[in-house]
Amino acid sequence: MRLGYGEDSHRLEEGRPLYLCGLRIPSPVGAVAHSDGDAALHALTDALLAAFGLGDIGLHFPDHDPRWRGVRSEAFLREALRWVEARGGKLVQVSLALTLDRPKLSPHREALVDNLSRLLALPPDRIGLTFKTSEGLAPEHVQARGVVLLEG
Ligand SMILES: Nc1ccn([C@@H]2O[C@H](COP(=O)(O)O)[C@@H](O)[C@H]2O)c(=O)n1
Ligand SMILES: C[C@@]1(CO)OP(=O)(O)OP(=O)(O)OC[C@H]1O
Repeated sequence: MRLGYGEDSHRLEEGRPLYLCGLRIPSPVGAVAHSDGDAALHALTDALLAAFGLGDIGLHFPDHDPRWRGVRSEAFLREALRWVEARGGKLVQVSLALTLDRPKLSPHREALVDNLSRLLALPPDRIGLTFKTSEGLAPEHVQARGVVLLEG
């Protein structure tokens, strides 16, 4: 068995798109980032890499490389999955916590879980998704923290 932990955060700004778990969420604020700023997928990518001692997302996809500018973060996740699978890893469970004050994510829970299920090839009951506010401590901020469990 292998365990990986990952986290990511991005500053939120008015008028930018908000991507989480691979979906665009209707929101007045979105992430400031080099890619699409999907903190959830960045945290999962880092967790997968960590499980096999493969460094982190910035090592493989540096934020000064124009190839990754504006890229949808599914691309990073798919690569990390490919690398761990090539080393005999099989993802069996994911737990992910997203902290942001706005917008409310609970109306999007089913769509977010379904999309993670598709991206990770995991049944929905193996995907834990938790939403938290910062209680006003970090209102212009999105944070994702996640753990992955793999066989192999
Ligand atoms: N962006 C968010 C943040 C939270 N929720 C839901 O609200 C509940 C209360 O959040 P607290 O941080 O005050 O514990 C939480 O359990 C989430 O279900 C949300 O939908 N969207
Ligand atoms: C994903 C990358 C690459 O586009 O940039 P950002 O979108 O800014 O995101 P970050 O979480 O800082 O991760 C590392 C990067 O190298």
